[in-house]
Amino acid sequence: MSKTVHDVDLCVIGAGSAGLSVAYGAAHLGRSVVLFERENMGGDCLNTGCVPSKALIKAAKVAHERRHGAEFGVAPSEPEIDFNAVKAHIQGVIDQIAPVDSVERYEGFGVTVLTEDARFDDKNTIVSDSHIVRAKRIVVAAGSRASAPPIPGLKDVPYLTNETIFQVPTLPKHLMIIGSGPIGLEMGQSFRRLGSKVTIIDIAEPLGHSDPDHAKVLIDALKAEGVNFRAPAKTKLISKTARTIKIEFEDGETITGSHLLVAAGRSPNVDSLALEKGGVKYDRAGIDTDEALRTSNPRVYAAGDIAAGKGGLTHAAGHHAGALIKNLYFMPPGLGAMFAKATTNRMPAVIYTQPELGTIGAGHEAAAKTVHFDFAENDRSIAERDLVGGVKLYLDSKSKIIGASCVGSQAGEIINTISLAMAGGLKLSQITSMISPYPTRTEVVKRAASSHFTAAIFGPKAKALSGFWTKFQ
Ligand SMILES: Cc1cc2nc3c(=O)[nH]c(=O)nc-3n(C[C@H](O)[C@H](O)[C@H](O)COP(=O)(O)OP(=O)(O)OC[C@H]3O[C@@H](n4cnc5c(N)ncnc54)[C@H](O)[C@@H]3O)c2cc1C
Ligand SMILES: NC(=O)c1ccc[n+]([C@@H]2O[C@H](COP(=O)([O-])OP(=O)(O)OC[C@H]3O[C@@H](n4cnc5c(N)ncnc54)[C@H](O)[C@@H]3O)[C@@H](O)[C@H]2O)c1
Repeated sequence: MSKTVHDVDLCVIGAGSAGLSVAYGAAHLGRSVVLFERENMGGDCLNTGCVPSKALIKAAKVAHERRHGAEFGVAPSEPEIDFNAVKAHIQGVIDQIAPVDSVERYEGFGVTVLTEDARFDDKNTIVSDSHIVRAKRIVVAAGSRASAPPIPGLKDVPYLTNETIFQVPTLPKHLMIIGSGPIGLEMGQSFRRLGSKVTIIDIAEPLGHSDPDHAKVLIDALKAEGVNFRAPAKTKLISKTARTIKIEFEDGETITGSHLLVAAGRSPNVDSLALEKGGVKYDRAGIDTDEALRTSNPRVYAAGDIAAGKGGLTHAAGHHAGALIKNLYFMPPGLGAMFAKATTNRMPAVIYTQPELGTIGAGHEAAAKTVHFDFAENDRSIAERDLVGGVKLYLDSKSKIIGASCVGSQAGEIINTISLAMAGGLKLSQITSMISPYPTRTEVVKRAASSHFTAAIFGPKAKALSGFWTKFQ
């Protein structure tokens, strides 16, 4: 069969968060763009990641709230879970967003969308079963998939990943989860709230890289809801019995469950791209890139999860796309790494459990000073009987915010405010001049910033000064 040949400005491989945004930007600048997608438009985020997981979290929250009305005078009741209806809700949410990422919409922008598996043929040519694309520039945005840790027996048992968990036929009786990262924690709490027994297993301390106080708040909250943790624990063998999956630990203990979800990190989709033919260097962590996402082939860039050490989040993929558009179309050659960097020291991340854990920038270990404020002293939190957690702002030696952590309800929204402050390079004093509507949970940011000045404002010098001036009034 003869192949259709395309000569274009830009070829993008992968229509996930990164690839779609790059294709959108280039097409809107009038460039000729071919976009390859071999599975689902929207990639991981829309189909098997952020969107279905957040829809599941909402269903689980509704169930949880039914059980916990008593303190508000609302009679609690045990909810009846129609798991098929929960899945229909999740699919309905995906379906509602899908047109935004669809082939039709992108073709409407002038993008040529080819729904085939793409690979390099040479340094500036991408091929698929029925197309040959010669492109001036190529962006590889082929994403990642759940990695399978090298646990003896794992490959011989049926296990779920983020690609299959949202279609599991019945509500798991006992869901065992390997990995206590964002996926393990979000899924663990959700399935527990929907009625599954849940055990989360991790080789390391859960949230070991987070602020220890905030990590404890989140893990304790999940434990209080009945989520079991086996962590840190070394798994010796996983095997299948007639109806269950059995996990044996190095310490001799054993657990059995009806289902196993593997959420132990991601592997970049580098295997089928023939990257060697494209002169693109990569390893198990993904494609090597410089700060402007340029690979070892100067015509080729990588974005999103496949860019080693730079991806992992939808908004990181979006940030990459923005930097790439700037670099490819608005920069003199070679200056991108200086003026269109895709790396940043203020990337936020949120785990959407309840309480949420939001972080941005540097962690607690890098702080010269930390200021904090707890929800226990926030009137809105008191009114809603939702007191756990608080915010910490990490400061450098000049009292500049270098990072933050917030744990509690709406931590993700609160981190947005800190993200804006960091993007604008705001000083702590400028944050204190923000007028925060009362009563809101975000007030904790202003209160934490204000606490930095408490000693100065109400200290002996301030008292003496105010005493002096009042003599003249
Ligand atoms: C359960 C879960 C929940 C998540 N929740 C959040 C969240 O709440 N917030 C957040 O920021 N991030 C979240 N993430 C992470 C987020 O989904 C990813 O970081 C993001 O989707 C990565 O986008 P991407 O474009 O790099 O890759 P992908 O979305 O994986 O897109 C890559 C696309 O390339 C296609 N492709 C691959 N190889 C080829 C080829 N050879 N030819 C043609 N097409 C190809 C794939 O089919 C895929 O559609 C979550 C992830 C998971 C798994
Ligand atoms: N809310 C969000 O933003 C969100 C939600 C879900 C996923 N994501 C993203 O998706 C990606 C994947 O998330 P994830 O939770 O799978 O990965 P992760 O890498 O964050 O966590 C994986 C966990 O698995 C553990 N692990 C690794 N090997 C193990 C083994 N052999 N036995 C037991 N435990 C083992 C690790 O110690 C780690 O705690 C991340 O990039 C994450 O940022 C983001």
